[in-house]
Amino acid sequence: MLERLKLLFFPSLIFISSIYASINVDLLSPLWLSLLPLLPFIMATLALVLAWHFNKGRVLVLVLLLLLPKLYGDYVSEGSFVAYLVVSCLCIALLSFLPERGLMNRFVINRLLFIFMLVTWCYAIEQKWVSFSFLNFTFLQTNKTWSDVLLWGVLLVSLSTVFLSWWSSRDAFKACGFISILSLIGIHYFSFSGHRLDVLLAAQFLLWIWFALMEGYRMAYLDDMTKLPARRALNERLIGLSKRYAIAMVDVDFFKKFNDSYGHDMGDRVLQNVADQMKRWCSPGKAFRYGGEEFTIVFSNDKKEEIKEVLENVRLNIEESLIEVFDPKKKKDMEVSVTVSIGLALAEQGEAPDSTLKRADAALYVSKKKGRNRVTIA
Ligand SMILES: Nc1nc2c(ncn2[C@@H]2O[C@H](COP(=O)(O)OP(=O)(O)OP(=O)(O)O)[C@@H](O)[C@H]2O)c(=O)[nH]1
Repeated sequence: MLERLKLLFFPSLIFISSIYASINVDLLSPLWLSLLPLLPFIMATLALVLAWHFNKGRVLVLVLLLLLPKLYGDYVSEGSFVAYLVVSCLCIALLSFLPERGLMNRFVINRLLFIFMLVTWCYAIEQKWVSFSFLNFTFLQTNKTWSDVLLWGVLLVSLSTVFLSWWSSRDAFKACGFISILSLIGIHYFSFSGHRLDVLLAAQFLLWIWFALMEGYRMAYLDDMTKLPARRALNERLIGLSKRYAIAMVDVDFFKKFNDSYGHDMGDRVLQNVADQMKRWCSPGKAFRYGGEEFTIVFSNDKKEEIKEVLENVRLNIEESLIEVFDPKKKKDMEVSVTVSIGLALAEQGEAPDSTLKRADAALYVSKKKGRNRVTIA
C-alpha cells in the first residue's frame, strides 16, 4: 500500500500545485507572464532529451502528444480540444498497457505513424473535415448532450482502467498516466488556451521529466527482477555506514541444481520469492541483491543476538514459503521450496565495510560447508 502511494505522491503534488498555480497565474508580473508561453516548450524539450537519453519511447510519444494543443496556439477551438482530449486519454491508457520498447528499433515506424495519425485527426477536426454535430442532441431527458456523455464515458474508462492497472502492478508509468489523464481533464475545465494552459501543460511535462528521472534512478540502483536495491546502492550504503554495523551474506542453496531441474525462468521466480521474503522479514536490516543468487543484508547496529534472531527468521520463512513451479519432467505444476545459507559479520573497531563483507562471505562459506540452511557468525 505504502509503495503504491509513494508512486502517486509526487505526481499528485505536481498536479495539485499546477491547478493552484493556474488559478493564480494572473498574479504574476507582466514580465513573467510574457515569458510563460515559453515554459511548456522548455519543459517539453527537457522531457524529450531525457526520454531520448533513457531510451523511453512511450515518454517520447506522450510528450509529443501533450505538445499538440500548444502547437495549435490560441486558435484551438473547444470542439477540437474535446476531440484531442478523448484521443489523448485513450492513448495514455493504451500506452500504459504497452511494454516499453525503447526508441530506435523496428517499432519506431509504428510510433511515428501513430503520432502522425493523431496530428492528422486533430487537424481534420480543426478544419471541420470531421464533424460530430450529430452528437449534439440531448441525452435522454437531461440537459447533457450525447457528446458530453461520450466524452465522460471515454474519460472514466481511461481513468479507471489505468487506475486499476496501476493498483495491481505498482507501475510508475501507470501512476503518472493516471495523473496525466486527470491533468488533461483539468486543462479541459480550467483552460485550453492562454496562460493557464501554459502552466498546466508545463506541469504535465514536469510529471514526465520526473518519471524519466525516476526511471534513470531505478535503472541504476534497483535490480529489475527482484526489485531489491542493486550492487551500486549497496556500495553507496557501505560507504555511508557508521561505526556500529553488521553485514550478512545470503546465498540460495543448490541453486544450480534447481535451475537445471526446472529451468532458468523458474529459478528467477525463486529469486523473486527469496527477495520478497527478505524484504518482509529482514527489518531493521536492509536487503540488497549482491549479484547472481547472492544477497546482502546491512544492519546499522551490531546487536549480535537481535540480528541473529532476524536472520534465523529470514532463513526459516524462506524455507517455509512454497513456490509454484512447472516441472518439465513430470509436466505439471508443483510447489517447491528452497533454503538459504547465511554468513554474518559484526563490524570490528575501525574495520572498513569491505573487509566486514569479506568476513561475512567467509562465514557464509562455513555455513555451506556445515551442510547449508543455517546462519554462521564470523
Ligand atoms: N535463474 C537464475 N539463475 C541464476 C541467476 N544468477 C545466477 N544464477 C545461477 O545460480 C547458479 C549458482 O550456482 P553455484 O554458484 O554453483 O551455487 P549453487 O548451485 O547454489 O550451490 P551452493 O551455493 O554450493 O549451494 C548458477 O547456475 C547460475 O547460473 C539469475 O539471475 N537467475
